[in-house]
Amino acid sequence: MDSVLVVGGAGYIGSHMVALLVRKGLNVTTLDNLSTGYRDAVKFGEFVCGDMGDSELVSSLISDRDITTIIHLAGSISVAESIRDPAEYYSNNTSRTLSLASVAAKAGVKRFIFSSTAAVYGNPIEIPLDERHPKHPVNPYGRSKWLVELALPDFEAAYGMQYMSFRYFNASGASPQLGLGERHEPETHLIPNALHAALGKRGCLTVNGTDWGTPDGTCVRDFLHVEDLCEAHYLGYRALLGGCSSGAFNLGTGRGHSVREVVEAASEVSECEIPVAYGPRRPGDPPSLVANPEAAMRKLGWRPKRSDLRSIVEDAWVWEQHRAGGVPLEQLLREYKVA
Ligand SMILES: NC(=O)c1ccc[n+]([C@@H]2O[C@H](COP(=O)([O-])OP(=O)(O)OC[C@H]3O[C@@H](n4cnc5c(N)ncnc54)[C@H](O)[C@@H]3O)[C@@H](O)[C@H]2O)c1
Ligand SMILES: O=c1ccn([C@@H]2O[C@H](COP(=O)(O)OP(=O)(O)O[C@H]3O[C@H](CO)[C@@H](O)[C@H](O)[C@H]3O)[C@@H](O)[C@H]2O)c(=O)[nH]1
Repeated sequence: MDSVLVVGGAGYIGSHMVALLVRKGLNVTTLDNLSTGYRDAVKFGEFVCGDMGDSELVSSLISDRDITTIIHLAGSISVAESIRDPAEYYSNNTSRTLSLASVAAKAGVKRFIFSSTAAVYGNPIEIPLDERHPKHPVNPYGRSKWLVELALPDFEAAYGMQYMSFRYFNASGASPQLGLGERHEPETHLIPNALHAALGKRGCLTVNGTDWGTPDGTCVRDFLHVEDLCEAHYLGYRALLGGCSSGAFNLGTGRGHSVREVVEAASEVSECEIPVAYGPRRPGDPPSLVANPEAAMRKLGWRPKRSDLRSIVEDAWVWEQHRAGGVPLEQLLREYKVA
């Protein structure tokens, strides 16, 4: 059985990734410093608390556990924070990631799967974006990830460590059946913020800008269910094992939804009138980000299965209600008939 190290496995996406890999029968170890993650989100496999920049720790984990693949999902994730404190983003997302990749490559790890972002593209010249679109990130967060993408082919050429860089569009949704979902503090993402407003956990949802050059004036994003996103990583891992060459792939659905559409979906699912305030544009936001996901579909045989907006919001809603009220998940799953 192959042994996989999931770095950042206590985070939102990482915790779903660990659950999927264990279900697929792999030996999984999580490395996470718990800076934004939660120990109790790691429900399967082994957990090691530590930093990806700790070379000695990473090196001993790789050799003691015969790690052949690293799925790297650790990082600092807020565009706004990256503008306020770029040093932290270049340190965590670039330097410590390159330290992790260096130790891995020199220790003989064969595959390195990296969580990149649609933010590497910057302001789109054309929509949908395919992987060849120019990379001109417009904020430090996007640049901190793009620098890693630039380095990974050099690591492959010199040390033979294959890679896949996955450029996520908007990861969203939850796996309430597993007791997993989004727990960012503070929360900045649209869907949880809308649902928190529905639950009365925050005053109102502020819509960041209504004067963008988009059909309804609000930003457009491509929302992908976190389970579909994790499935793509598993298929990427299988493809590398099967002889596929390294590369970068968009992970999105190819379908965009505006902020207003998301608010409507959240109102419908929660059956609550969501209080909304209209604010200015958020610095660093591109108006529209929609993926062309053809390459991942063709090369990895990947198809998003649960990424229609309604399913995403329903899963997130069950999860948020559970968090807010401590209502047992089993009861909520029955009430909402979540499969
Ligand atoms: N959520 C999205 O929509 C989205 C979109 C594009 C890319 N991404 C990328 O996906 C990855 C995961 O995002 P998420 O939403 O799950 O974030 P998250 O904050 O929930 O998870 C990140 C995890 O990494 C851990 N971590 C951070 N720095 C670490 C370090 N130096 N050493 C060890 N562990 C460390 C944190 O404790 C946390 O558990 C990030 O790299 C992010 O940039 C996310
Ligand atoms: O309370 C809120 C929260 C968000 N938004 C807007 O909703 C859209 C989506 O925002 P958010 O959910 O924060 O996601 P993004 O800013 O699109 O960023 C996500 O998606 C990017 C790739 O598309 C990744 O790089 C980032 O890591 C990830 O956080 C943007 O226009 C926001 O300005 C609001 O109007 N009000």
